[in-house]
Order: sequence, then structure tokens, then C-alpha cells
Amino acid sequence: MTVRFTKGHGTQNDFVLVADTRGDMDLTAEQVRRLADRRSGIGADGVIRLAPTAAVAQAGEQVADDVLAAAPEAIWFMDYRNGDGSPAEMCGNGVRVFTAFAESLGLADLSDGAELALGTRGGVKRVRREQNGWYAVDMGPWSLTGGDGAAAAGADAMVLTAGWDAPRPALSLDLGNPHTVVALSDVAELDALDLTRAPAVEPVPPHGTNVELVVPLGEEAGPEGRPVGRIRMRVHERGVGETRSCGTGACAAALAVRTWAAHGVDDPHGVPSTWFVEVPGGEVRVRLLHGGHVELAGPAELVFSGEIDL
Ligand SMILES: N[C@@H](CCC[C@H](N)C(=O)O)C(=O)O
Repeated sequence: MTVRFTKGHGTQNDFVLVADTRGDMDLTAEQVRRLADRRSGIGADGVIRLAPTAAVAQAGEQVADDVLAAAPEAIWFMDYRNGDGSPAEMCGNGVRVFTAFAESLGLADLSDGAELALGTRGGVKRVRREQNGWYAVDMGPWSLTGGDGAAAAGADAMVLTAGWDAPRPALSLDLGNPHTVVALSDVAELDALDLTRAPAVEPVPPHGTNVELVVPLGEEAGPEGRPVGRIRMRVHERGVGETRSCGTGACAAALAVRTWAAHGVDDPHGVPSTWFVEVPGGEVRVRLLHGGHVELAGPAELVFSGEIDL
């Protein structure tokens, strides 16, 4: 089977994108691994198939039915697979790159402030383009997996990574996909971390987890004098390994740091609702929206296209 692909990335979280506009391409886990292989394939953290939401529903994915019931305009679906072939519910950087890909194919038009609604296994996502060319995604609702009790305690899990003497407390969050966030106190320690192996998480998350290691860098004055937070993050992604960025991970990291910062503060309004997240591959912005939603904004680049024989 010859497959036409485009390579793209969002802050160097890189993807192979395949347009399956008829919805009849059955990409196996083995084929995904071949596409993503950095030595014998194209090389990527993940593979994104763009397919009609109706075709994904017809193939038996109930979530695609739910997407169409909630948003009939979400006619395109992001079928996201990690580099190891496993499907994931959501990919924040992937949604932005998917949108740039859909525009390049003439399947979406975000000019004049129009937005694209697309289906994902994590539900409907809405994307608009900002004046600086960044894409802003309404990522929908998020939650602390351990509930308010975890927020009050500041942790609901323990993480042990290479080089540490003892496990450290962490907060688990659900961004459609699972995340576990650990705070470190300085950038030198973050830079020196060995993430070649997955950190161990206790209790073991039933569906695995992405692990974010984060250092709060302080606050700056933002628009209208509101504080804007800044953090730096490295991530070990479920189904991939260390990546140079993770959009859902950036949201989880910002939301965890915000939860810790708001704890025990008399006026939580003084705690930033907007955060810049520095990752090895660049920078993204995370913002709390009304209604318990979170927004992710950042760049998306398409790099080259070609054909590969699978
Ligand atoms: N890089 C993505 C997340 C991709 C999925 C993740 N590895 C998982 O298995 O949940 C992002 O930008 O959010």
C-alpha cells in the first residue's frame, strides 16, 4: 500500500499526517510503528489519520457517534496514535497540526476568525487562528483525577524517576488523556534529569500516564495588569518516551502549578489564569476559560510531504 503523508510538528512534537478522506484506510499498529520509526521510517512521536467522523463512527468507535451528536459540524476526526502504535484519546499539539494539515488540503478555512470543530477520542475540539499565526484550541473540560481531596493535599500519587533516592509527590490530571505532574525546585535539576526510562508512578494508573516534570519560574505582569505565570517542563509521554513538547502535558503542568499556587490563598483571583509553558521544543500558552474549560495555544508547522510504501 502506498501512502501519501505530510510531516508536521508543534513545538517539535512531531507527527506523520495521513489524509484518509474516504475513511477506508485501516492503519494497523505495525504500520504506525513503521511510519514513526526514526531510522527505518519517516520518524515521529505520533501518527495522525484525518478521516470523516462518520466513517470512524461506522467503523465502531462510539466516541465518533457522540462527537456527531454533540457537533454535527465536526465532520473531520483526528485518529491519533502514539509512536508505539497505541491509540490515544487526545493530543493537544496534534490538534493544531491537524488543523494546519486540514487547511493545506482545503478542508478547513480559519480565515476571518472562523473556527474548525473536529472530532477526537477526547470529544469535540474547537480551533481558531490568532493574529500571530498561532492556533488556539478549546481543549474542553479538565479535572483532577484524585478530586478536590487531591487538590487540598497537593498530591495523590508518587513518582520515582532515574537518579532520585525516593519517590516524590505528584498530582494526577485528566485532560481527556492521563497526566501526572511533579514539581521540581530548580531548572538545573530539570535539565539534568534522565528520562530515557519511564518514571514509575504509584498507584499504577490503570491506563498508563504521561509524566510532566515542572519548575515554576514566577509571574510577570500581563495585559490589564493581570499576572501571567511561567513554568518550564519536560515530559515523558505514554506510548512514546521523552518528547520535546506535549500540549495536553503543558495544560496539565500549568493546571497543577495553578492548583498548588491557589491552595491556601485567600484571594485565588490573584493566581494567574494564563501560563506560558517553556518546553525543549519552544513555548505554548495555557489559559483557563469560563465553564471549566482550558485553552492551549501555540504554533503548528507542516515541513514536507512524500509517499511511502507500507
Ligand atoms: N503529544 C500529545 C499527547 C499524545 C498522547 C499521549 N502520548 C498519550 O498517550 O496520552 C499532546 O501534545 O498532547
